[in-house]
Amino acid sequence: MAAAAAPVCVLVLGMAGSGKTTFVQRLAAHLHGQRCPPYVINLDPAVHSLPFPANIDIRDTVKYKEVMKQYGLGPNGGIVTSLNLFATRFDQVMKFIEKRQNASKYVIIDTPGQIEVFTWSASGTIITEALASSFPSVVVYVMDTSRSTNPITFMSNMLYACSILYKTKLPFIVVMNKTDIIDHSFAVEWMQDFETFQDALNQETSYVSNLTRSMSLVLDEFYSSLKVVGVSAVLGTGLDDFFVQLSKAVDEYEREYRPEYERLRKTLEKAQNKQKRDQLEHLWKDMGTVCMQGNNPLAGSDDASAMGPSELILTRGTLDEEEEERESDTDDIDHEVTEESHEEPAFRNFMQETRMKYQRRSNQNESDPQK
Ligand SMILES: Nc1nc2c(ncn2[C@@H]2O[C@H](COP(=O)(O)OP(=O)(O)OP(=O)(O)O)[C@@H](O)[C@H]2O)c(=O)[nH]1
Repeated sequence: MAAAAAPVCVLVLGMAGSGKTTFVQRLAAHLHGQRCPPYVINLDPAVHSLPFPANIDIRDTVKYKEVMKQYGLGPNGGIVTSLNLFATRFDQVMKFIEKRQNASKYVIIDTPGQIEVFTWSASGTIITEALASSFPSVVVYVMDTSRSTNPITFMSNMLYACSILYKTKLPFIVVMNKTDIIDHSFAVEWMQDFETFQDALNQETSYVSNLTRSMSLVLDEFYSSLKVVGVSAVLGTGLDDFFVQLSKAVDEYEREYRPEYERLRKTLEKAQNKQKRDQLEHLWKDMGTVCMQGNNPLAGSDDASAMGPSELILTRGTLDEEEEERESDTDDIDHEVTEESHEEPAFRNFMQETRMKYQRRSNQNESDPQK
């Protein structure tokens, strides 16, 4: 059977009120309509009600209001701490996603309204890196187009997008949402044509416009490789274009990001193995004198001649995941059969030993009838 392709993780970020949740809802509905149900995860502990069914909801694990009370925190501190607590269990979320990879082609993740809670927190980094090191992952930055018609506001929004790109180091799509209110073509023009943006800026007289002018030069390179899509999450327009951009972003992940993550994973594995080997070497040195004196408990066995104790322990300690799963996965084992199969030889041995004991005793009695 061919291995299932890993699901694509879509991390939806954006300023509060930009329409992230509505976009996730629309995306999920679209995929359900295509008979390709996504796996949806809500990471916003403070959301009042979700307009879509979530497969994993942070609110089921962490009670945000309780966290606030218990730790004496305000709303933002409560969200950060809830997300931190959830991040400590994220390995379990990863296992759920892995189990669902045959059933879902996409994993969609909605993040807290306060964008900095995710993008500038340790838990956000842990979650993003955990996902990106195992699955093709793409960051989707949702922005409110209708509130970006001012060139300075637009520039601030783009600077934020740029900072997230550099922070997450993942393929990036800007979703210009709410195009039912205003078409996003003005923003695309500003990004493609420096002069047009300068003209718009000339209308501004504040000192900030000078800074913005310089900044726009810096952002030119960021714009040149940026994937931008105009969407109305409320109407559901622009989604086909979004999926075209998503597929390009996944290609980009495979081409540029996966090799980097593989390299990082290998470096980490190598460092961990070295640390393990060093510890075992240390242990081996401690045990060395005992074994030199001929007290090696493994002496004489075939296995012992093939490898020393450190290798034996190493082999045990570096079981690959599949083997480990096989060893630890006891759900499928028929316990009755297993216990019987253990009991049967044990009982046979016991009978044999008893018989031999009687035999020895009767032999002794025969040879020495006085006893
Ligand atoms: N006109 C219009 N309104 C939208 C669109 N998308 C979202 N909205 C509205 O924008 C408001 C905010 O939408 P949400 O989806 O809650 O935004 P959010 O980014 O998840 O907000 P937080 O929960 O604060 O993070 C709601 O009133 C939505 O109905 C859109 O495409 N067009």
